[in-house]
Amino acid sequence: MPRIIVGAAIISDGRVLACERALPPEMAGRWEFPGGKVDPGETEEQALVRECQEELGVEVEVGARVGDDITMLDGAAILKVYLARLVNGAMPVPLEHSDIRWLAGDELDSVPWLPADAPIVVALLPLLPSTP
Ligand SMILES: Nc1nc2c([nH]c(=O)n2[C@H]2C[C@H](O)[C@@H](COP(=O)(O)OP(=O)(O)OP(=O)(O)O)O2)c(=O)[nH]1
Repeated sequence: MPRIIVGAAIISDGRVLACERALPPEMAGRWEFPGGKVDPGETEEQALVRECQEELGVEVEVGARVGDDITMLDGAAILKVYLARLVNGAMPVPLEHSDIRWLAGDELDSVPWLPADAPIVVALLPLLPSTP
């Protein structure tokens, strides 16, 4: 069974939150959606809520899927990204990432995403306005 990895495309005020990985060294400096591995007994939505709390200190409400399943590591893992929104008014802080940025549609290409995220970034584009 492939390992399921979930990511949250948190959209707020027409921008999506991108997070710069600090670790491991070979992924440091690449950008991703907050998230991680789904633990045994956990739903994908529960995993996203947990990971956003751990990584960013925020509560999110998980919405629809964005993009298709992305097969990674020769089929050993599958990345699934969901839209999400912030609840309770708290703003994200990078507790585990080296930086975070809110990106408008025309800024999506301004950071080096992890390679697997490229199709998700394309799928997000129609959902985000460009900066005026
Ligand atoms: N969270 C996240 N991981 C991604 C994305 N794109 C991508 O290729 N990955 C890869 C990087 C990692 O190899 C893997 C996620 O593993 P992770 O180490 O972040 O998972 P985790 O937070 O559960 O970490 P751990 O408990 O194993 O320490 O998926 C993405 O957009 N978000």
